[in-house]
Amino acid sequence: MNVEPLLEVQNLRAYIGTARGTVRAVDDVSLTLDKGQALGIVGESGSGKSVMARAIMGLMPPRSARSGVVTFGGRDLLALSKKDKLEIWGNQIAMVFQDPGRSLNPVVRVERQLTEGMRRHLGVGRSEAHDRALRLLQEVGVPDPERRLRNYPHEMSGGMRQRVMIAISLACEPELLIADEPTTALDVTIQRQILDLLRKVQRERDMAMMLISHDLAVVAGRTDRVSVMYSGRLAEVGSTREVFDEPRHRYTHALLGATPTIDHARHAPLRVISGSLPDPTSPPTGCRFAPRCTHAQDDCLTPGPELASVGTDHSVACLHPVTPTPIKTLTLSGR
Ligand SMILES: Nc1ncnc2c1ncn2[C@@H]1O[C@H](COP(=O)(O)OP(=O)(O)OP(=O)(O)O)[C@@H](O)[C@H]1O
Repeated sequence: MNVEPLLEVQNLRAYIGTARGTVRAVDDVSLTLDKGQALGIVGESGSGKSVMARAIMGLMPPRSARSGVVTFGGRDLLALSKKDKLEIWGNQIAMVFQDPGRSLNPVVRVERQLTEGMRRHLGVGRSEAHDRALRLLQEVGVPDPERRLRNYPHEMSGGMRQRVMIAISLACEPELLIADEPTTALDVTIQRQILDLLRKVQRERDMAMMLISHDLAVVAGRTDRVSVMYSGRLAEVGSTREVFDEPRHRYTHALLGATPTIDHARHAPLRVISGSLPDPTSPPTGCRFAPRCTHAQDDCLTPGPELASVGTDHSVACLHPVTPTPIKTLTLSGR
């Protein structure tokens, strides 16, 4: 049976006007996300992950343009009225950002921040909202939830604030949660707890999740599928296990080779791939990774390449992909 995806992105482009020219932050990206599925989006800093997530939500910076088709539950997200957008944001689609300190309102108690959305979108009364808020804090592992409801954000640790942010994002029972580098601002032990929590609630609620990270180890074991992004384009897409076990794109292969396993220093900078992303205002016409690729050939400089299937659920945009031999097994329990 062919089930329609929950989220379908077709030929999405998001260009941003800057003093140094037009930044082609997202340049023809297509992807799908099914109901209840977790999709990882990985790639180096600057590859376009955040702009893509925001473009999907219709949150574009000033002097920017967006094209393509984004449908969510069959509705065209890019053509929604402001009223319909507000109905979907935070309700059917929720986002968790990097820095919970900046996403929470510092002068409003946790209870109000948790209950505002559900009272507005779900129409629940004050006492029902209070009970739901308590249950949500329990679900995300906040101890002594009664007391925490009365707290202001500054009275909690960073990890606790991010748990509260996740509770807020779940309050309206979204069908899709977009988590953009949700743990970067936290220390390593807390990072792991929060990432595991996200995967747990995603599974228990049968909710779709887009987990964005520059770190492959973050999405390993916590997502069903992964899209590897490079310079505004998708380099490789497939089931997380297959992409990690048998990376076919030279970029994914290099990234995996550069990813420290759990036994290595977790904050070692990933500087193993020499070179840097191309200038986003004038990327190469051919494969954008070609200038850094050790296997680039003349045809890599011709326009393209497009994603092509190399397995049941595995596609790669590379004219000279890696011959499949597993290079290493990343700890699939993640960090
Ligand atoms: N508001 C903006 N104005 C101008 N350029 C921007 C803006 N936001 C992003 N960019 C540019 O768009 C490109 C993609 O940025 P984006 O933030 O999506 O990358 P990313 O993969 O999410 O990286 P990071 O993990 O560092 O956020 C980069 O070249 C970035 O400099």
